[in-house]
This record gives sequence, structure tokens and C-alpha cells, in this order.
Amino acid sequence: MGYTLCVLGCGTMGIAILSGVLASLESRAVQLQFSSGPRPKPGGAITPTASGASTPMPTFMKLDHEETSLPERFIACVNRAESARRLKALFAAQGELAQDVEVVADDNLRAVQEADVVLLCCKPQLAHSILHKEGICEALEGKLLISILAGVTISQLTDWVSPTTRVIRAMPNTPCKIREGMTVVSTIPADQTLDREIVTSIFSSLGRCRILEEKHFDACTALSGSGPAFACIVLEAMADGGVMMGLPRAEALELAAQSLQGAARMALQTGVHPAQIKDAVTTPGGCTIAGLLTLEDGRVRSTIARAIQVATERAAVLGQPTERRSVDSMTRN
Ligand SMILES: NC(=O)C1=CN([C@@H]2O[C@H](COP(=O)(O)OP(=O)(O)OC[C@H]3O[C@@H](n4cnc5c(N)ncnc54)[C@H](OP(=O)(O)O)[C@@H]3O)[C@@H](O)[C@H]2O)C=CC1
Ligand SMILES: O=C(O)[C@@H]1CCC=N1
Repeated sequence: MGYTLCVLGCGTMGIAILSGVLASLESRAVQLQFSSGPRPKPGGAITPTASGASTPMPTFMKLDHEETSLPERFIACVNRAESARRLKALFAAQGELAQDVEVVADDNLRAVQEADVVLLCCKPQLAHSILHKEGICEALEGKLLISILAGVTISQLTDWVSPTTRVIRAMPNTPCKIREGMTVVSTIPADQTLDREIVTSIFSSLGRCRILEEKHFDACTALSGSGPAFACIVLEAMADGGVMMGLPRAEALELAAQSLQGAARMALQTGVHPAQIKDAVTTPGGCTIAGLLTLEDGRVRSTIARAIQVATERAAVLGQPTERRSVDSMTRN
């Protein structure tokens, strides 16, 4: 039996994660359907062949704990009825599995009670009040709570829930929606084997997933959490340059996006340093060096690096008491 996953606060990121998980489960189901090779014995990762040799297990076959580390029922919680209507329509238009997602507005308690794993995806400033609603703390007892909130620490979350609730932080980004995400997960205690499988199977199905100590989370929030927004500024600016020089807008965007994607993939797949990739493009006396010098005149490197610094500093205060008070006062007016 798989587990029930509740997305508590299913907005931009909740939708991105849920859509990616559902797409991944659907493609896994298709792979299983078309697989004709031998199945592993229960609990065994290696399948002995008739000759006695061992063959590596294909990735779609069952891992230890897989029965319990995959979600099979989904509940998405929002605040407003209007958001619930929009979410239902969105999931209805996705694949077969998405149509079974239960969308609830203003009924967090029932959703948390029925869930085994809760993915907290609300705004950082709202977490305290959502977790303090009557019955929520009890409903979370003995369960796994995964928080993707910027700035809210494990220590804060642990104080707000029962001592038996296991809290893990994750910092994903919006490309999880198309399974090209980058997620950082906080270190998981060695005895929480099943929790580790649950968390890594969710986020590695949505792109890359890396485990890092919580002390790095504000920097990760700025670099990969906010990263898609920063990358889109570069993307838009490059496309604008193309448009300025007469290219049609759609083609300018395509050329810019594919060039950024190609360069990023070269760095990731080959491990070659970005400076080497840049130098290989730069013909002496050519047009690339002319453009690069203009970028350097505009201090583009330090501006981008400082943006990560400032965003990290800002991430660190999100969800802290002063921030919560300012949201309370905004919602009162
Ligand atoms: N956006 C991003 O790129 C990233 C965001 N994050 C983190 O993810 C979290 C969510 O961000 P994002 O998805 O952008 O935010 P959104 O505003 O898009 O989503 C928040 C969701 O919470 C719901 N909500 C509000 N109040 C309640 C409540 N009382 N009970 C249940 N649900 C409620 C909202 O419902 P309704 O619409 O009805 O109000 C909405 O669906 C934040 O903590 C952020 O720090 C992390 C990484 C990247
Ligand atoms: O801007 C924010 O606060 C959130 C966290 C990372 C991306 N978006």
C-alpha cells in the first residue's frame, strides 16, 4: 500500500510539485506496463539469471520499501473556494491520476488527519497560524512533515508541532513542474530510512535532488529557489537584445532559452568550468569578446552575485516573528 500525501497550501509550488509527482508516477506506470524482463524477488535488488550471473535491476522495478515510499492518494488544501475551483479544473485537464486529486478548501484538519505525509507549502508567514489551528498538532502526531517554506527553520517547526512529528525541510524550485527542478533536502537522521526514501523519491522524480545541512538553506533558497526568476531576467534581456536587432520576438526567445539551456547542460553534464565554456566561444577580436566586455563594464557578475547575497539575507528573515506580525497587520487593514 502506498501512502496518502497532503499538500497543505497548494499554490504555485504545491501545484508544481504535485504535477511533477503525478507525471512521474504516470510515466513509471507506463514503463511497468511495457516491461517484459524478469521481476526481482521481493526485497531483492539484483535478479540472478539462469546462468547464475547477476543483472542490475532496471530503474522501474521495485526498490526496498517502494510499496510504502510512493504516494497513492493525494489531497490538496487551499484557503479559498475560488482557488479550489481553479485547482480542480487544472487537475481535471491533466492525466488520469491527477483527476483523482482531492481538492479541499478550508478543511485542513480532515486532510491532515487522513494523510500519512504532509507537504507544507503555504507562505512562511502563515505556517505558525495554520499549524496552531485546533486539532492540527494532534493530527500530525507520528507523521512526516516536509516543509518547503523559505526561512522557517526545523527548530521553529518542531516547536509548533508534537514531539512525535518528524520534520524535514526541502527547498525545491518551480521547474519541478516539468521535472527539471533542483531541490535541496535537509540532512535526515540515519534511523529514518523510510522517511529518506519518501523524500528523495518525491524530489528526485522532479529533477535533481541533493541533501545538504540546514545551515545552507537560506543560500539555497536564494540560489536555486529564486534562481529561475534570476535566470529569466537574463533570458528576457538576451531576447530583448535580439528583438532590438530585428529578430521576431518568438524566435529571439527560443534562441536565448535554448542557448542558456545548452550552456547550463554543458556545465552540468561535462563538469567543465563555465569560464572554459565561455572561452571556447570567444574568438580573438571577435563579436563575443565585444559583448563580454560590455557586460563587464555593466558589472553584471557582481550584480548577479550580490543579488544572491541579498536574497539569502532576505530568506533568513522570512517567517520570523517580525515578519509574521507585519503580515497580521496587513491582513487586519
Ligand atoms: N514560489 C516559488 O518559486 C518557491 C516558493 N517556495 C516556498 O513555497 C511556499 C509557497 O509559495 P508559493 O507556492 O509561491 O505560494 P502561493 O501563494 O502560490 O501558494 C500558497 C497556497 O497556500 C494556500 N493557503 C493560504 N492560506 C491557507 C490556509 N489557511 N490553509 C490552507 N492553505 C492555505 C493558498 O490558498 P488560496 O489561494 O486559497 O489563498 C495557496 O494555495 C512559500 O513558503 C515559499 O517560501 C519555495 C521554493 C520556491
Ligand atoms: O521569493 C520567495 O520568497 C520564494 C522562496 C524562493 C522562491 N520564492
